[in-house]
Amino acid sequence: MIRSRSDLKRARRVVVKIGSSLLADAEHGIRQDVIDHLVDELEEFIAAGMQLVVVTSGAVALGRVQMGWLERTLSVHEKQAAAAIGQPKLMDAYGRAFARHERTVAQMLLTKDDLRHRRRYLNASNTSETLFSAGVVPIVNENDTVVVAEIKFGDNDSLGALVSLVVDADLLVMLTDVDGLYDKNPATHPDAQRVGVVGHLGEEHAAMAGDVGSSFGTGGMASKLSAARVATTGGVTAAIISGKENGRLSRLLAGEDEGTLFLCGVDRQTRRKHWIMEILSPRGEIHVDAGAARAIVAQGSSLLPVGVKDINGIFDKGDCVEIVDPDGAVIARGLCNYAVDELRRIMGHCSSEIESILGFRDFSSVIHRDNLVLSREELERAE
Ligand SMILES: Nc1ncnc2c1ncn2[C@@H]1O[C@H](COP(=O)(O)OP(=O)(O)O)[C@@H](O)[C@H]1O
Ligand SMILES: N[C@@H](CCC(=O)OP(=O)(O)O)C(=O)O
Repeated sequence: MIRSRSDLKRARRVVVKIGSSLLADAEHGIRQDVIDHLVDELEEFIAAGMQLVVVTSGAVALGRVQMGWLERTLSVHEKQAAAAIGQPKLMDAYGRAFARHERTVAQMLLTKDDLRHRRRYLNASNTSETLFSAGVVPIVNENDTVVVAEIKFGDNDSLGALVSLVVDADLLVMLTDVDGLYDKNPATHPDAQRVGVVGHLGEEHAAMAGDVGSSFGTGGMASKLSAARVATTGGVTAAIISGKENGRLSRLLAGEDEGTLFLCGVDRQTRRKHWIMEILSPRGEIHVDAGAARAIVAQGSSLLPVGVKDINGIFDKGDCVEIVDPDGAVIARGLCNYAVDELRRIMGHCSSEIESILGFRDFSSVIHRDNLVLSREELERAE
């Protein structure tokens, strides 16, 4: 785990998010020169054994430039069309830049909804693992053409943060057109001071963030801070550095005073629980009796089939479900070891009967305690 700048030398798996403001301009469209230089720097780390994921913006911007849709605000459908036009140009640019190093790239287009489903999340995770072992660089963007407002990532900063959790990264680096978080927006305040390291990301930092600085950026500093919060509470250290000059990433990874570093303070187990609580959408409810509710809340026990009274929803093995006590309160969430039909057959029975009822017994518990997280209310009550 990265707890200080000097630990950055040990980062082995890194997600690098590259903002539109760096990659596209209204005059040239794609900035192949910028991508080439960035890729040259990234390739040095990959060749030294680092596993890298690139999360890239720029599809909408490139589509707008291509179509001459520059002056006006685009409708959602026009933005989706612009992304469909720009995305192949973006991939082509990365493909060409990495090909100079004989490196293959792969495109991964994701939506937040994909990552809320355990199965799709595992597929994304397995795909990236396979790409890593083949020495291929995953190039990720939001699947803009299929998402609508409710399921759309606010911006690619949060996509970068979620991807860093999916691939179990050590570090998320957001490359932008400013060299870190400043105490005020440097675009409008020339006296603004850079913040070097943030130990605990709080309200005081959110208050520093102003609007977007470039015509193609979308989230400004606020979206980078909220991405840093998602990453750090999920156990991934985050950094904001400038991508405008070469060598900044190397300085950051060498532990030098570069950009702004947001330190994380949680271990892997906490990280898994954060994922269950904050990211996954529950697919159903398991109603439990008073004894099971007490064992879960007071003793941190696993949920056994004998304590299950009722079930709602349609869920599969491995899906996230809510646990509801006899008063109707959601006391916890967890990953269920059995599909809804199987659970219906074993509920109310002892674990020793599972095999005779189902013909197999994968687990003695319905939800193992390692995959079970108490709700915020229960955690607060326990404090
Ligand atoms: N407190 C701040 N510190 C640094 N930059 C800030 C701050 N507040 C607002 N900004 C603006 O945020 C911009 C970066 O966000 P954005 O344009 O969305 O970049 P990207 O396209 O790389 O995601 C900077 O150019 C800067 O003008
Ligand atoms: N998926 C969009 C990302 C838009 C976005 O978040 O842009 P940015 O604020 O520059 O990271 C695109 O490729 O244009």
